[in-house]
Amino acid sequence: MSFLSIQDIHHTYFTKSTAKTALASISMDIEEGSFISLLGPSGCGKTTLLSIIAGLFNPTQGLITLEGQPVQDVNKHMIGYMLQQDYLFPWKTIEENVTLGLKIQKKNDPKLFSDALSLLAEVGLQGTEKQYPKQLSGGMRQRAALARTLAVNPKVLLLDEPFSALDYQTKLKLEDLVSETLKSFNKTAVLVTHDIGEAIAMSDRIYLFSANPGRIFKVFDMNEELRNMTPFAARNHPSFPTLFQSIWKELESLEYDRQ
Ligand SMILES: Nc1ncnc2c1ncn2[C@@H]1O[C@H](COP(=O)(O)OP(=O)(O)OP(=O)(O)O)[C@@H](O)[C@H]1O
Repeated sequence: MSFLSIQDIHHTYFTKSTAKTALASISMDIEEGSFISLLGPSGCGKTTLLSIIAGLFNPTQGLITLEGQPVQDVNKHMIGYMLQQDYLFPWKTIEENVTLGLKIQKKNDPKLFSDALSLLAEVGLQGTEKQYPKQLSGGMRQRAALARTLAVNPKVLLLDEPFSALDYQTKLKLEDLVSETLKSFNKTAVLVTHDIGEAIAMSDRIYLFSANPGRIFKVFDMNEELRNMTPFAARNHPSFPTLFQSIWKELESLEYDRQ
């Protein structure tokens, strides 16, 4: 069984009078340390799948396991979630925000606290420990959110459009930082994005979803050269535009089908 195994997931949202099938027949085998992206038209179930992987609710059918254990039974801190908004607490300092997960888990080992603070340095935020989130730029806050997510040492990171609210330059820099940080800690990541370029630049594999219900429509594996590059360098690799075009075409055909 793979590290993170998604086995035949179906999910229907029920209300009193409606039933909306958001996901059908989703299976994936995700290796430890790999970076995968979910791409697809709006409403194809990307966020639903991330929520199910996070164990936030159970799918109508199917099973997701992390190292052989159903995700609902896995310690919640094994799976970290990073969202478009940073959700830092405005009344807490950056240091307090970053170490919050450790406090919640009642982990009082000073080594864990100093590791969490060195993560802040690793994401380039040394010196901001005593500052409050509103004193930082959007990109800096997302870096603090990354440090906070990593501080509890999760095995899997779920990233739901974490760069989409940032300006282009900040986004490119943060893509490199996230990619390098996750690689250095051998973390496994699942990214939801609408940005084809970002998916190509950051991922080992891209799952393109179709909608109504959400299904895996195509799988793209990045070549080894691209996989071993930083996202910024990957965007300048000769194979990048070709890949971009082919994914764009597939995505266009899906969007067209919906009209
Ligand atoms: N709580 C809910 N109750 C009912 N239907 C829902 C609920 N959440 C999502 N849906 C529906 O399930 C489908 C998948 O939604 P989801 O948010 O997972 O898609 P998505 O691919 O993440 O979309 P987007 O790219 O727009 O963020 C959509 O048709 C949506 O309307």
